[in-house]
Amino acid sequence: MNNDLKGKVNRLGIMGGTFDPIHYGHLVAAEMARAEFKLDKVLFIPTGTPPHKNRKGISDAELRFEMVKRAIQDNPSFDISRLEIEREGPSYTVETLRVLRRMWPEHELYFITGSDALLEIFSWREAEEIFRLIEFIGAARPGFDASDFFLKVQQEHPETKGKIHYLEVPALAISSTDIRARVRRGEPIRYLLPEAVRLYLAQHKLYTDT
Ligand SMILES: Nc1ncnc2c1ncn2[C@@H]1O[C@H](COP(=O)(O)OP(=O)(O)OP(=O)(O)O)[C@@H](O)[C@H]1O
Ligand SMILES: O=C(O)c1ccc[n+]([C@@H]2O[C@H](COP(=O)([O-])O)[C@@H](O)[C@H]2O)c1
Repeated sequence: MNNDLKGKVNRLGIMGGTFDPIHYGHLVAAEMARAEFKLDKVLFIPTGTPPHKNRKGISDAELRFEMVKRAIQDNPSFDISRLEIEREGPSYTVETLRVLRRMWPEHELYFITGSDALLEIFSWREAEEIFRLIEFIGAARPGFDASDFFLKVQQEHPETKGKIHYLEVPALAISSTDIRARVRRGEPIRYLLPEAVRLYLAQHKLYTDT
């Protein structure tokens, strides 16, 4: 990651995720957010230890990082950060955002999530503080209807006023869970994720027994 984005970048998207593995659902959400919100860059931040995922056997952070690196390599507007994988303990977003805010106090920051993650946002550590640090772009994800959430959120959580933006994206019912299950069952995953990622996870024999 280039820490010195000053001058070149004013509007920055943050795409946090476990990315085990990264797939086209993530990439389409990031690219549509970039275009719709005129972001100069989208920074992918793979989690070190995901705060809310209890699943055993999450792949090694370095392997997940390498998959993201390969997935974004041909997009000059996408970048990747080691911030969370180098930090000890659960990767709380509020801590990451404090670091990013210190680095870029004047930038307009947007955290990009799918609607499933957005629906859980008030269970995140220091959610109120998060809304002081960043705005959210919530990308529609099949199976997670957030229309009620968008209707009520500003009344129930006034600190979010004007800070959660809805983003319609081409619906892709792709999940990392489904990709892992397909690999385990020996079913195809081609076209669900970039070919470079598919080759990398096959080479490292990921998900064959998880
Ligand atoms: N198909 C999708 N469409 C829109 N957003 C998505 C999609 N898949 C994931 N996201 C969003 O990307 C972010 C990172 O997701 P994550 O890495 O947990 O992927 P996942 O497919 O949900 O993984 P898993 O199935 O292991 O829970 C989250 O904000 C999530 O909501
Ligand atoms: O900070 C928290 O409490 C928190 C709780 C759940 C999820 N998050 C963040 O939300 C992003 C998507 O999470 P996930 O579990 O869907 O990969 C990722 O950047 C996580 O670190 C953050």
